[in-house]
Amino acid sequence: MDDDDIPTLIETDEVSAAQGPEKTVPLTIICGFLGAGKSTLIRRILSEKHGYRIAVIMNDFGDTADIEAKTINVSSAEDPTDTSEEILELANGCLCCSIKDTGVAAIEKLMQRKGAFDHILLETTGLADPGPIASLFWQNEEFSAGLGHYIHLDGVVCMVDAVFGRQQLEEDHSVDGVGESLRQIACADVVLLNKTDLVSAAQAAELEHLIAQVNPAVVIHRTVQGNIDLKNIMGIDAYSSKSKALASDSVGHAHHHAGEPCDEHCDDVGHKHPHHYELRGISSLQVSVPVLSQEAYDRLDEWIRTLLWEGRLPEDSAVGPQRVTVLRCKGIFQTSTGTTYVLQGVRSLYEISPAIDDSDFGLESGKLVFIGKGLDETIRHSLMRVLG
Ligand SMILES: Nc1nc2c(ncn2[C@@H]2O[C@H](COP(=O)(O)OP(=O)(O)OP(=O)(O)O)[C@@H](O)[C@H]2O)c(=O)[nH]1
Repeated sequence: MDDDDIPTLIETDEVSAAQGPEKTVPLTIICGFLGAGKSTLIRRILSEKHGYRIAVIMNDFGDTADIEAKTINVSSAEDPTDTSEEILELANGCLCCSIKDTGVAAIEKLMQRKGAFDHILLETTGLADPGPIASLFWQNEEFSAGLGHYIHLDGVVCMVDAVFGRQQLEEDHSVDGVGESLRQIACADVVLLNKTDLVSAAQAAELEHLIAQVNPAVVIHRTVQGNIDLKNIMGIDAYSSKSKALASDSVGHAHHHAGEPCDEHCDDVGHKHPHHYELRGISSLQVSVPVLSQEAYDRLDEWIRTLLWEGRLPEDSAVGPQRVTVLRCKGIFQTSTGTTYVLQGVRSLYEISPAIDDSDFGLESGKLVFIGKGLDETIRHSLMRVLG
């Protein structure tokens, strides 16, 4: 085409179709025990030079008042007297936003500055259960029709106090006998075992073991003063259909102890052993999955649906009491057609979708993990029957 030729105009829809879907901003939920070091981690992120433009949404600015802010905006352009949302723009390019309302409202506000950041960290209070918060940003109609066009849930990171973590897990039982600290671990994709400068290596290993018993799918990193390479907590894609995130160690007893051997409780070098461990009713169920026929796939889908939606097994009476509560599930398996599927679930929400990248997946690697309440041996046997 000559420079003088009139270019053919194309519809904007065609332009965006040609450019592919708009890239969504990843959102990571940071939860953690009271005093575990969440603010310390966030203060680092907001003040260090790391090259990422991160928007951090936190409960209040109290602890970050000492961070040098380039500008302090009262962010409501329409009503300058409205101070209900504040956004701090920090020297290292990050944004810091306080939550006075719900996380969703704060994020909608932030999205007006789209382009100014490339990752969102949402800090919850020490007493928050991250499950309901995660489900706000994943697989629900309201989210898909609105914010889901702009952001996607990347993962849940839980900070655990290496000194008091065990005590907190064992003592805290604020909601129906199951403490928030247990729910936080059950729902986490990554645990930062912080304050490891204050405990011995053996004590840290013991707590890691306890955490991995509650949640065998979690990846654990030891930290001091929240010092962690950000690639371990951002861009982890824990809710995606990428098989890479599930096929490897990340499902099944994955704990990273910086080159140190596993502790004396763990007698399986390959880290493939099924655990059945229960802490105040919360336990995990982990099974290997063979290549599934179409019938077995359909049975499995029905089994998961009945378990997650109705809290019972398909063979139970439909009117009985709910016997199971699933807080988180993940899995990967293959069907006889050669398709690799990924299961992702938070509470009653779940999806089974074809893996985006199944090149790393081996036939030996099929597995399912459920974390929740009431996952006893009868549930395991029922699942084994379904899998054939
Ligand atoms: N020794 C030691 N102290 C730490 C470490 N990380 C944080 N602290 C201290 O622990 C205390 C609590 O840390 P915060 O970062 O305020 O914890 P938090 O999780 O934000 O606390 P809440 O918001 O109350 O839940 C502070 O005095 C920190 O300086 C660590 O790795 N080692």
